[in-house]
Amino acid sequence: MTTTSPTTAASQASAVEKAAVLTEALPWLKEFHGKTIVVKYGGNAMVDDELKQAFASDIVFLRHCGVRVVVVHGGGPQISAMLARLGIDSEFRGGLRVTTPEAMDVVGMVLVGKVGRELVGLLNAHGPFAVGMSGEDAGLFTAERRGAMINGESVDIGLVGDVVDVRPEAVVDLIDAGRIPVVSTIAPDEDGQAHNVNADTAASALAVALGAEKLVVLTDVAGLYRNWPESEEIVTQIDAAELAELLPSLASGMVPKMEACLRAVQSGVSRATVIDGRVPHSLLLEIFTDAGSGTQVIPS
Ligand SMILES: Nc1ncnc2c1ncn2[C@@H]1O[C@H](COP(=O)(O)OP(=O)(O)O)[C@@H](O)[C@H]1O
Ligand SMILES: CC(=O)N[C@@H](CCC(=O)OP(=O)(O)O)C(=O)O
Repeated sequence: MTTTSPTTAASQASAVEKAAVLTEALPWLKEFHGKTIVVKYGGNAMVDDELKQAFASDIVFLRHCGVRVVVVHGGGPQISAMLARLGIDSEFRGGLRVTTPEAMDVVGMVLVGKVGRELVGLLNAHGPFAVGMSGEDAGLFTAERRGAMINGESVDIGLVGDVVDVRPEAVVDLIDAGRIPVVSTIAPDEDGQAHNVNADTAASALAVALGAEKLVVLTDVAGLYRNWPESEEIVTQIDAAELAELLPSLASGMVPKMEACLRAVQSGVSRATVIDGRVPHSLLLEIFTDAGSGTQVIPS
């Protein structure tokens, strides 16, 4: 059976536009094919089912383009909601959750048992790619208890850890097998005590250990605002030295996030970018178009 459709100037123009988008992707496909990209998906960017599905399809798209992609997820708002349901108090200091042993149980249940599983399910709707793991699996992360910096002083915030050692072999094995590792950021210390690790911090440590080309952080703002919350001005690019200077003046969630980007580029990752996860397919736009978005951190 033969089918026909009228060729109009409008349909031709639209075809040219589509082809331009595809050809624009070519240099980026060449650049990132075979390279590792760590994508941190913040709990605040998991706004609704449609956005989460768009995120999952972007990750699978990257994988089919030959990118060695790893997902590290957060879940701060989801943890807060569960703690509230259970009547457990929770507060943040210096952008980090004060984590009692009771809260730690909930953090583990929500990150590993709920948010991680949901992402694995969304990715696996596209094929048998995603494998969930936490910092406790195959010795991936070792944590050391850390405090929060408040007015220049370190304050104890309970079972909160910094990643001091990464054994990325299990993640590498999965990527080599064509899988997509989905990492929840619970990490044991040397005695096996589980710690709550901020997901930006963990993503950065993993990106460094994997020798990743790029760290992309999806959050719920358009990037780093220069004078938060007074101005609408986004910092589009900043180098490590400038960022180190700016860091002490930053507030709340941006502190661990920008600290993580800084550590990544200071330790060999070429670029760390904070983008708006509320924009559908912002990840694809960031990686495969010239436009770029959000805030890009580069080495000094
Ligand atoms: N300078 C800044 N620029 C942008 N956002 C900022 C800034 N300072 C603080 N923030 C806050 O940081 C939040 C992002 O961090 P966080 O809530 O931890 O997100 P995520 O769940 O994505 O990790 C923003 O929603 C905003 O409220
Ligand atoms: C120590 C600490 O603050 N841990 C975070 C871990 C989750 C996280 O980082 O989630 P987002 O990326 O969504 O912020 C927390 O308990 O909320």
